[in-house]
Formats: sequence, structure tokens, C-alpha cells
Amino acid sequence: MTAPPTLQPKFLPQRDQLGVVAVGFSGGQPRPGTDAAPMALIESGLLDQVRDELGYQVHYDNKVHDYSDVRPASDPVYRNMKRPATVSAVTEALQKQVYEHAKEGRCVLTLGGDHSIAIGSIAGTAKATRERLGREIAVIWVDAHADINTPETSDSGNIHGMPAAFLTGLAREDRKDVFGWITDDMRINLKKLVYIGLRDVDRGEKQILREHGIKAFSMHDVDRYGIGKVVEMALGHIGNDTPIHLSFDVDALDPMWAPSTGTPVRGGLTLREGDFIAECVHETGSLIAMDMVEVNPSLESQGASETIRAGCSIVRCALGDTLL
Ligand SMILES: NC(=[NH2+])NCCC[C@H](N)C(=O)O
Ligand SMILES: [Mn+2]
Ligand SMILES: [Mn+2]
Repeated sequence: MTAPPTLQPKFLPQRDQLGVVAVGFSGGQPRPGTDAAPMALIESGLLDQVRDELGYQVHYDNKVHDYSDVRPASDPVYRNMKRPATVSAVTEALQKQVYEHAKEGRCVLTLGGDHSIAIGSIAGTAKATRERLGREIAVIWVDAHADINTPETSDSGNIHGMPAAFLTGLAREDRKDVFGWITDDMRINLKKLVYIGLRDVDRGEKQILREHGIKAFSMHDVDRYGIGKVVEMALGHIGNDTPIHLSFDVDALDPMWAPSTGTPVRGGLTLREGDFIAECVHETGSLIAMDMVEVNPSLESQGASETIRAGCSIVRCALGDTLL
């Protein structure tokens, strides 16, 4: 029998309430399969554990949303972006769902889906937190990639490589059906964005990170300082009185632990290092939302269950699971 975990005291009036949004969407990148991840994570028992072992009241509508009702019939490449109107419509709908949970003071868990969905989840928490607390959120982005390409710097045109650019306002677009719905109250401050785990950053992205002084801890930093010090520095950067949205791309983990993902990069975090980041974020008491993205159960038949287990483990740690 484990002691009950401390549940988010600082910014959430409803401390043990968890809103869950399952997003079956893979249109931010070319490989099918990530749309099946939320079901796989849930079927492996994630929400039952969060309810029964961690003591949350889970608000989940029992649906994996593919938002087929809002998707456009045709969606040509625009400004180098692939499926721009589809990703825009899906993330706009997700933004509204996450916002509804967050404004009730619930912690919000978004299960993706590819990382483009963070446009919706983070926009939703940023807006709700401004309204509820008059505060900007910080985002801890754990990933092998920076996902901060603008449509112009992206080589691939895949929008899952661009969410941080749209969320910070580095990328903007007037067309309402192509992210023009993102208003200032949904955006995040470049100074409150911090990366951990980077090791595959495009040339244009490196320039963006440097030019704007964005705080980033690469795998080099993890090797040099150790994960303990890196997390301490990352949390120090955002300050200890800031609501945190944790956006966790499973490809931050080494493919040894999470092979079933669309853009694996060797030389990543161990599962324990990933769990540790999540545990430390929980300990701050400032976690208000989390994304788990880029799990793709169809890519590696043997590795799929490992990757799902890793994703579940990280979510549980962020929500307060402890080793003892
Ligand atoms: N969420 C991810 N796995 N992103 C990978 C992005 C890869 C590359 N930087 C791109 O822009 O296409
Ligand atoms: Mn990634
Ligand atoms: Mn990513």
C-alpha cells in the first residue's frame, strides 16, 4: 500500500480532478498509426491506474476524437504545410475541449496523436490559465526534436515539426482556417518555454533557438550534468511559481525504450530519466496539464507494447506515482 501522492496543490482548486482528452490524429506527419495510440494507452489500463491507484476523479467522455466532423474535404499544401486546414480544424476543436476542462480547474491530460496536437492542448491551457489565474503558463517540452520550425524553415512540411512556432507566435497566419484562430491569449512566452532531450534539431530551428535565447537542454547537457541537475536548471529557468504544461514526445526516450514512434533518434533518454523528469514536475505542485504524444503502436510489432508501457509510466509519474 503506497501513501497517497500529493496532488497538485498550487494552481488547481480541484486538486484531484483530471480531465482526459483522447485525440486519434496522425495528420501532422505522414505515417498512420499514432491515431491508435490513445486507445492503446487506455486499454493498457492507464486511466484505471490513475483512478484506482493515484486517486484522481477522471473526467473522460469515453471517446477517441478524430474530429472527422470538422475536417475539410480537400486540403492542399499551403505555405509549405501539409494538411494545414485539417490540422488547424482538429487543433482548434481540441483547444476548446482542453479549455473547458482547464477552466474548471482540472488538470488536463491529452493523449495523442502526433505532436501537432500540442497546438490545441497548449492553446487551451494557456487561455484558461490566463482567465482563471491571470497568469502565463510555462511549457516543458521533452523531445528529441524542437518542433519549432516555421512553415518556411521546415524541410518536411509536416506540422508536427511546427507546433512550438505557432504557439509562441514565431509562425503566424491570418487565414482563420489555417491557425488564424490562435489569439494572443492562447500563446506562450518564448522565455517560459524550455526543452529537455534535444538531439535532432534542424538548422533553421537552431537559428531560432539561438536568436530568441530559448532555454534548451540537449542530450549533451544530460550527459554532462546528469538528469538531476538538468531538471533543476530547467525548473529554475521557469521559476517556482509558474503553472506548468508538460508536453512529452515519447521519442525523447531512446528507441531502446520507445521504438514505436514515427521519428526515432538514437542516443536518447532512458525510461528512468523520462520518468524522473515527470516525477520532478509533479513534485513542483505546479503541473496543470500534460500531453503524451507520438506513440505509434503500428510501427514496430515487437516494440509497440514497450512503447505503450513507457508512455503510461511517464504519465503516471507526472500525476504523482512514486517508487516507494
Ligand atoms: N514531433 C516530432 N516527432 N517531430 C519531428 C520533426 C522532425 C523535423 N524536424 C521536421 O520538421 O519535420
Ligand atoms: Mn520528437
Ligand atoms: Mn515532438
